[in-house]
Amino acid sequence: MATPSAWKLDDHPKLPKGKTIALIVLDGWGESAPDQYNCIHNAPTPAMDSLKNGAPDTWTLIKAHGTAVGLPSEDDMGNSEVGHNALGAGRIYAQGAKLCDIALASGKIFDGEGFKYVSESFEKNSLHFVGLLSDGGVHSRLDQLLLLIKGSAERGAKRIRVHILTDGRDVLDGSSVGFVETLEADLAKHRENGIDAQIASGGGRMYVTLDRYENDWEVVKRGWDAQVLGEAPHKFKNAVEAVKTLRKEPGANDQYLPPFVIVDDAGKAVGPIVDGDAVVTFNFRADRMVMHAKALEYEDFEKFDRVRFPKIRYAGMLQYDGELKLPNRYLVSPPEIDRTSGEYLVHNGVRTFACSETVKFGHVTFFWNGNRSGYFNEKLEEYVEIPSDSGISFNVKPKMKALEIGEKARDAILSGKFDQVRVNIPNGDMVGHTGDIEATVVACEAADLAVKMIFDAIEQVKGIYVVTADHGNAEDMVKRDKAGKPALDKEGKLQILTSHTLKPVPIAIGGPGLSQGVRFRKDLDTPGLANVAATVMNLHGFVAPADYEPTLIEVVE
Ligand SMILES: O=C(O)[C@H](O)COP(=O)(O)O
Ligand SMILES: [Mn+2]
Ligand SMILES: [Mn+2]
Repeated sequence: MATPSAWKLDDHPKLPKGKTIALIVLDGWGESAPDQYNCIHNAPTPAMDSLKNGAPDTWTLIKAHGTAVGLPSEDDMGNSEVGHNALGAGRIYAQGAKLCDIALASGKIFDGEGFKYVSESFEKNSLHFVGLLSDGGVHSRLDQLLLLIKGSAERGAKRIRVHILTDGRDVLDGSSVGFVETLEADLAKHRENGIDAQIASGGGRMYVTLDRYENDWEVVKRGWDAQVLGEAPHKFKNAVEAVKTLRKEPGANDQYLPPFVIVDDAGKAVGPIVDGDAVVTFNFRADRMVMHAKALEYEDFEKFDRVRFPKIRYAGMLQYDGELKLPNRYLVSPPEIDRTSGEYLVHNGVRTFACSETVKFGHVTFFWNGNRSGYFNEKLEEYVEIPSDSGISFNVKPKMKALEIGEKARDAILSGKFDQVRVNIPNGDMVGHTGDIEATVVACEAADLAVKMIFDAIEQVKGIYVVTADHGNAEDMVKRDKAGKPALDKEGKLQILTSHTLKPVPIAIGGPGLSQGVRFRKDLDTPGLANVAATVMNLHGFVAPADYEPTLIEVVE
């Protein structure tokens, strides 16, 4: 914990204090070649387009994936959690994916308190794994699950049940079948070794279990019914058959598969979670696990009728909320992100407003503040959440709440009550994930209109804007071969990309309040999202702490 005096930031030698700064994060807005699969290019986005004229001095590109945001490798696309962590913290932290890799490689994960706790159930009860089944690396990874299963089997687990959530969002739609086959083959090997290991239930991630920020508890309930009660509208003898069959329904896709349970010859669910069992949720990322974790852990719980609340030994792959200590037990300690820019600025009197709609609200608050919920100082901060639509896929309403976010930001700017007005505009990302190209174009247009609204307000108060993004998504909606051409599948069909990308993201600065001579430096090797915090601190008139990644700007006479 820093002492009060340690929070004091030095004055910037050249830049003044007191400017209103709009800090806009366009979720899922990368920079890519202009072609028909680049929805940002194909949408009318005059506000964002005009910024490019300022290149290289006031518009440039920064890295938003791989090691620049603390992920294991350069093949890892960026995501909201690591992106907003880097943006807000100004430093690069080894993130959940990497911390789990390290703990699994050394085997330390199996020596920790969390694993010891769940292993007390191995002798007499089942060990359940619940999580997202893919190699997307955003929330979880299949290879990590297989290592957990192996390690548990070697350490005495006799009865293992896996509750899978199919992806199609961080990976190609349709890839679920292959992942289930891989898991099935692995479990079959364990069965040969005398371990009773099976998939017990499943469903698509967006329809079963993995909701976030309390947008729709029904999603979590569907998962509960299948995983804990062993009840679901669809019953199958094995999971490969389940996924293949459910995918044949018109309009079906991996993200939204209905819940199913695996049953034995007598029609009985093979793996409901019961008293005495152990449960490990193998997602390392927090946002989509918190609601499920509450259902598993909280004695008092009113979000839906759990029917049965089994007494289990539960551990998360990570602790998903450090404030709530949720879950209480976990296998790997999450990154300890401290001294974020938000906390510093509040200590230095910067009054802050943050806003997004529900599906991204935690991104611009919780993730931004180093995975910390709530205010640092409620007198100086106001966070506003606009309720998202729920129960729909966002291609149905691609404008989402962009204009409402724009309006709230505008009002906050014009109120004169805030020095920093920070928003996340979700459209490019949330609609990009649906793979619906036409809707994503509409989404990008709406995001740009919100940006324009904020620019106009900044113009009026003679403020400064900083616009950037957390990672790519809408700028490329098709899978590509090594040469960058759209890749076709075995049947010659285009493969629509629902996931994020490895592309860089734009960052632009401007507005009447931007001091003369401020421009982007050209001497930084590969600047990334973590360089933004120091930049924003400078624009507020402060020098960033010495251990922050360097600022992106310089002031030339
Ligand atoms: O959770 C999701 O929606 C995706 O897996 C990642 O998207 P995000 O990182 O932009 O939230
Ligand atoms: Mn994002
Ligand atoms: Mn996303």
